Amino acid sequence: MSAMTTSLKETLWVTLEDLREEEFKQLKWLLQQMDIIKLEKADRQDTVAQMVQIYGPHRALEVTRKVLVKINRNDLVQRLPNFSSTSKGTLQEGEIIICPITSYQQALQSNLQNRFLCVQEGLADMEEKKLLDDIYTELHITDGGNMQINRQHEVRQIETASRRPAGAKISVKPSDIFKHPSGKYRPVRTVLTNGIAGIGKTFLVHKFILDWAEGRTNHDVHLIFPFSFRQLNLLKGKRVCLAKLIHKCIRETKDIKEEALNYIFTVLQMSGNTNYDKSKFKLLFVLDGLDENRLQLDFTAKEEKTIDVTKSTKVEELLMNLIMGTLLPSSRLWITTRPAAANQISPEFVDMVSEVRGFTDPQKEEYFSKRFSHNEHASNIISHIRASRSLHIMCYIPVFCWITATVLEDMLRANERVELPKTLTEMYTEFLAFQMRQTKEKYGTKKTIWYIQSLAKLAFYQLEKGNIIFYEEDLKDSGIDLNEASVYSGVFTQIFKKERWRKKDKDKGRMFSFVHLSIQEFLAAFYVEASLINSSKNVLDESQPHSKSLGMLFRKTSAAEVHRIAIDKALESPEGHLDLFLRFLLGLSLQTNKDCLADLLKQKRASSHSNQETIQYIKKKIKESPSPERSINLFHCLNELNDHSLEEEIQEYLNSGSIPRKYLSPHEVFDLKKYCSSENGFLRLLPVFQASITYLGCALSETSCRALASVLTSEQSNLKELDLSSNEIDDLGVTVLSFGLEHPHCRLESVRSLSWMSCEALASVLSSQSSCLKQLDLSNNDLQDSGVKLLSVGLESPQCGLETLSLSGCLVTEEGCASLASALSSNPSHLRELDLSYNHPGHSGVRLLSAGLQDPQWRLDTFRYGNRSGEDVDCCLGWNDKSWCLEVTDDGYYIRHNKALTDVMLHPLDTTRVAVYLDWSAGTLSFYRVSDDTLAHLHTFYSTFSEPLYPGFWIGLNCSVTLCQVEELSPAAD
Ligand SMILES: Nc1ncnc2c1ncn2[C@@H]1O[C@H](COP(=O)(O)OP(=O)(O)OP(=O)(O)O)[C@@H](O)[C@H]1O
Repeated sequence: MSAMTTSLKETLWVTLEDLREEEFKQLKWLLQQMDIIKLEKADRQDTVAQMVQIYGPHRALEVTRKVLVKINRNDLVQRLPNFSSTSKGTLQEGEIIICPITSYQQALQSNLQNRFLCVQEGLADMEEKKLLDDIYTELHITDGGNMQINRQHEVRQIETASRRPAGAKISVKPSDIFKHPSGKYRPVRTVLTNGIAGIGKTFLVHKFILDWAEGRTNHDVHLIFPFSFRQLNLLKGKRVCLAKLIHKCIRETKDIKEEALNYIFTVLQMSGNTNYDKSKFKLLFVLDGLDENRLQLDFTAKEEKTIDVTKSTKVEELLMNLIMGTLLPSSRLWITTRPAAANQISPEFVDMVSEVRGFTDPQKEEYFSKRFSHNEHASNIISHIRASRSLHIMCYIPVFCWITATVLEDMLRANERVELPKTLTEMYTEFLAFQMRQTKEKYGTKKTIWYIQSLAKLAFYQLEKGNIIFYEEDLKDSGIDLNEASVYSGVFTQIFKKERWRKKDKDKGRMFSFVHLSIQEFLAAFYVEASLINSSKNVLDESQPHSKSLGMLFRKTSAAEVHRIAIDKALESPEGHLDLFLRFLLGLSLQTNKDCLADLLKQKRASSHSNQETIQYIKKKIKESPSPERSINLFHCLNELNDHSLEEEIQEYLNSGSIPRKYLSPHEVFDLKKYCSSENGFLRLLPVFQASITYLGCALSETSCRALASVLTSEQSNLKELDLSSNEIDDLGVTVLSFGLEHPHCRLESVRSLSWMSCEALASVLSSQSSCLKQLDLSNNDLQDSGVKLLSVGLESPQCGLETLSLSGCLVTEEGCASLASALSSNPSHLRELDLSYNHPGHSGVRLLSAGLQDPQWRLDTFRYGNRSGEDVDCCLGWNDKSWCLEVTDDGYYIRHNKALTDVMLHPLDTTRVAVYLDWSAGTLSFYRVSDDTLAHLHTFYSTFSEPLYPGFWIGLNCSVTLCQVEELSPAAD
């Protein structure tokens, strides 16, 4: 502490010593009104210390002067030194000038606006920068998402995610990321946003900040501090105070002096307030990319150490205290992460979890429409993507949309009639070829080839080690000249990016990564293929140490052998980390793809023989029945190899069913239940279905769905009706089945209950050109409004010819009705009958749709709503003010009364046992979770009951309920 500060403190102390007790109390009271200082128990020394800590010496003096005037002790004011007269207006040591928080807010907003206004996609040139608002497409974000470790391959996760029902979770608007999904007020401090690589988390954060900086949303927030773990990693082990850390990582805060930040933090820290909404200064800390964290954050250390926010502290400790809420408990925290890393933070420090789920189908199309000013290009690309299932699925990932857009735009520009890539490998190959063309223009062919080969080497060896972020030494190992790294990142921005960091930290270790894991996997596969073709080397074998005989050493490696090793390795990986790599490797063995990369691969005559060996090997592996995920990937591999023989074989196998076709008349309605009880039986009998299938009460595996889809797609198929109500079909099954439904050979006219998971897939079926679907019955599924919204996308498609839609008992409210009404007004000529009975359309919903009956443009002539007696009554449990309901689902407990839904925020255990206690006269109804004979309180309703209360059960599809004998249970310790 400076001598000046010390002497000023003494002066203040001596001055306060002259106050009478009553006066001193008044002074403390006045100080507390000015700022949130806890002074109740403070003596005169403490008071001075606190004032100097918060205000700095000079302002503390000014504040004392003001307060003394207020308590009529002008005599003491005279004794105080007058700095402004001595300093002649210049700032003295230790002096700070604290401006109103709004002026800091404005400065930060302006700087952050400059930073996030533009995004640099594609080539590094400045002119390529686009406005974030111009390219940003809304993402599908939901509440919830699980906090458990997910080691599945990221791309496989998105394939699953894309098929997950959107209706199961509540959509979250980006600006509402801190609002509780129930719509009710709950203080929220920390939000964790999950999402796989490239799904748009960072983009979302940038958009959120830009919207705030431009004053569009979240006006209450005073200051936002956007950190990324990439930057924080470089300060590993360093000691700094929080304000310094902010200045180091976020240069846009330069206009807020360290002292001012310290003042803000101290005021907050000393206030003891933990509620953001009541905070004097509303701060938001963003920590983007937890998955990239290399700092040691150990939350298990139990002892709590309070840290002084103005003192130098280890970066790790600052972060941990911020996350745990011991530092600045009233500020907000937004952490983003890929799912695999989410578990680094214990759920106890997280108030809400949300999940970025990429683009929905309409959002995908919006992305491409925004991206291409040329309308025709946009619609060409959209219809191309719709036609290819795997491209369509992958486009849920924004980064993949971007790759697709880059490739297809280039191809369409070059030749409008060109054949567009259909498989993943074709798309990525074109992407690499596009990169090469761009680079060759600047650096010539030789250098470009060298760059790509080095990057591919790096990609392969790092993938083998499971690394997605690399350091300088990793680059050196792959022969990449560090001085040229900027060239790589400049030229290969799209493939390879140098992480953003301040110039003055240039000497510190830089980090690199590929813009998306799939690009690393593609380049890794390319490296294996290039090593084989150009140097007859099997790099996959290098990692397996075994002694080779001399003969083996000189034997030429065959492609089939390389493929076999890759297939085995991929099958051995329990989490499927090499699945996509394998798909690319096999795809790259096709001559068409090799031709596309002619500059990089020596040209040899195609050997169809070697691929035949690989195909046989894959089929053999499929027959050995690996896990469903592995089998599906092997199917994808066959697709990459352009081999469809297995599908044909399956068809033949099915055609040899035990009941010959001739025994069934083509119009027979086939109730499978009568003929077979097992799934195997179902599979054997499938080919004989000629007119209609009714199959009740059984879980259909993905294999059955695949087989069923093959029947639907067969040219001879005459199947007109499919009734799968009461069948449990997993999301993969639904996808496979919808593929069949979209096929041009499919003649199905009526489908019943494809399960609630399929809205998105069904919408795609309804909008497919070949669909003959006239009747769709989805009654008694938990579609909810979000499902209906998805379905409405199909209904409004000009291709849709649906005549009857039954959505009875699907939990549809006004919102769902509005989507239906809007879809039907844009395409009113097909639907004749709509059943919305046993829903909650409300008066506005009923009015909207009934209006269609009168409208001459609409074909609708029958509209059912209300319950059987025709009344529109909210009769479901919890949907009215006469019932109080606990909903037990796989992902949690929810309370519903009078429609309002509240998340209990208690994670479900394996047990689904609950206890219900009613005290009718006291007006309480309590629910408890029961596990190991202990009770955990879930919720208590308080009401005045005027009528008897009866238990009621709402039982989901394929669920059951058992009433247990009441035992003596003890409440859980917590
Ligand atoms: N909402 C969006 N609108 C338009 N493009 C987007 C959007 N979100 C993402 N993208 C595209 O996808 C790319 C990757 O997105 P982003 O970096 O936000 O992903 P991420 O989830 O943070 O991935 P990672 O976990 O790998 O860091 C962006 O550079 C951009 O091209």
